[in-house]
Amino acid sequence: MSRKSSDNDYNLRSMSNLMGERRKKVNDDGERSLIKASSNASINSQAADVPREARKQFQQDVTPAFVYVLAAFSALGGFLFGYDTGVISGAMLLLKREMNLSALWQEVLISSTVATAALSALAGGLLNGVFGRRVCILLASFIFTAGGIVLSAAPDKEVLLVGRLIVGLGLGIASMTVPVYIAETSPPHLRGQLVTVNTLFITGGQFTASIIDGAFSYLRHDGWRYMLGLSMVPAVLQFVGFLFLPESPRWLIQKGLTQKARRVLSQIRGNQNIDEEYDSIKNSIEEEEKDCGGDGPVIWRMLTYPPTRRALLVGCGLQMFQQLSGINTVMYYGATILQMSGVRDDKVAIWLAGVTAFTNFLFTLLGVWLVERVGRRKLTLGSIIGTCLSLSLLAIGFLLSAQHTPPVTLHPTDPSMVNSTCNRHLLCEPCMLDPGCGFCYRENSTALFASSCVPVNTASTEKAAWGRCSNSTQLRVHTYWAYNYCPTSYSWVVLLGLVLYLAFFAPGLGPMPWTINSEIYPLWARSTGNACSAGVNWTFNFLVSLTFLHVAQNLTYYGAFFLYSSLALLGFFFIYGCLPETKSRRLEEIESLFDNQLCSCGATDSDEDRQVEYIRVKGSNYHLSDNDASDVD
Ligand SMILES: O[C@H]1[C@H](O)[C@@H](O)[C@H](O)[C@@H](O)[C@H]1O
Repeated sequence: MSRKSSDNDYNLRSMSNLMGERRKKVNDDGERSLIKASSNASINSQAADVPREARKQFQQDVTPAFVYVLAAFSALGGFLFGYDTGVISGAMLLLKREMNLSALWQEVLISSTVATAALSALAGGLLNGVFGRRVCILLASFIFTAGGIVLSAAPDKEVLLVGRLIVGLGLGIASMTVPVYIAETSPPHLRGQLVTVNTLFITGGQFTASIIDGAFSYLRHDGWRYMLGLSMVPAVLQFVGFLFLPESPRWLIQKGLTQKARRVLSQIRGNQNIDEEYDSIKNSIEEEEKDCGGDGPVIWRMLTYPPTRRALLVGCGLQMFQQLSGINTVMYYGATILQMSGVRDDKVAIWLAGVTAFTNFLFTLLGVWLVERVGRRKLTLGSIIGTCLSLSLLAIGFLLSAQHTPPVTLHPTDPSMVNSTCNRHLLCEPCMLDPGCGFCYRENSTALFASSCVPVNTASTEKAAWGRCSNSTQLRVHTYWAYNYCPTSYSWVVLLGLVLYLAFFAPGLGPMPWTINSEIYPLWARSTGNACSAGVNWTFNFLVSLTFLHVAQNLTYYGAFFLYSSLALLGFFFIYGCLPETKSRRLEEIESLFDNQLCSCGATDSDEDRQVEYIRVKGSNYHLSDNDASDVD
């Protein structure tokens, strides 16, 4: 971006006037102050004199468009994360028919990717440290492309599995590298927002996947090839883009490639003076080398050095609680949950699941807007408490449905019933919780009648093994088959709970674990710290999504959601006690936030409201620290 000379620049004299005035404390007159250092209450009235236009211009000059280009191309990694995890549920509907997949194969195809991602995120830490962020992003997009080719051309389920494993490898590497790369290239005042954009791309990928699933579900033959193969488009785009994009300057400095690092810094900081940032990165690397001392693998040094040990605990804890609050039960089983709540039609449930994904995307956008305004800590706390309450509402919806569950009024006899547990159930609820049974009933405009609990057809859960409900849906008139759910008039409570859940989860608990992890570790520990926390995220994702249906069967649906709600409450206390505010601090400053004992972070964070702003002195960028004017004279 070109350097604008100018009316809008401040000269040294006006700047030192401004700084002299800074000591006078006056009330905030509503105008944003140029310098807000120790608290919101101490505001410099002189700031009001600075023309709004000039400040706007300055903000634009501070951030060259190139930074946004970098963030957007990197966040394609987030898009692929969302797309590849989201697309499989719709693809599975077609695949299971075309390839005759058993329930076990379906589970393996879905969860193998998540499990591989957990392992490759851990390996990604090593790759990041050795080869750099750029090479890792190139590698991940190459792997995504290869995975897309294998999946779309797969002749059988074994090759499909290979494709899903390849995609998992890419997911792990991309999920840990992209937030780090964006954090390291962004200016501090935009870092939170730009890293959060990555999660916006994740949820955007999930939403796009649900649309593509919906659209191609009409193409009964080979529709899944398009669904799975389309991920190649963003992957190739990212690969080509990254051939031209630079390495992170922080990684370059760490590797001693100082000239290159200076060049990249000038490129991403536009017309600003990069000396201060360069020196600060260099000094902190030198200090870190002294401080963290010791030999041995990085993870060992992290665990034996208290500040990084605490940061790692906070980072991994955040990722664990994000997953324990059950987001992926909603993302992967959205359609099933909606059916459980009584939405009868398959297609309606699939499109409603798309609405869920859209809500997640929309409210992540709110997170991007809020992150630099309210800060990470408040945003995460507000989000997790709302998540906890809406999970309880979801549970209450299921509880009401269970309490008003319809009775079984007919007990048909059939030789095949002899060994079945279905004829023992007297109510719909236990019948529905029994994986071998379904509820068959008739309904007129006012009531439900002639209901029975009968075995499910082993080849397709869409019909009963025998009797009135064993015909395909079209042949049944006023006779319905409910597998996995009971007819209820409380679906609306579940739906409301679901929407509220996403509205609270998406702006905070969804993106903040990724954003915060990208900034809490010192440079020497950053790749390893992110690798571990991303590994924890994928591991808990795997555990929660794999166990959801079993947990629901054993604890009932309301029990399962009360469980996730209690885990979210635990997460609230953890975050309240342990998460410091990192907003607006330079990456090099953040380590000191973990100097104190763990779980006193909230209390020690006295200057949480601190905001760092920059003013321009004849084209140079000055960071106005608390020990002020003298450094500029
Ligand atoms: O932050 C993301 C996001 O919230 C996604 O919707 C979810 O599927 C991921 O597991 C999570 O890590």
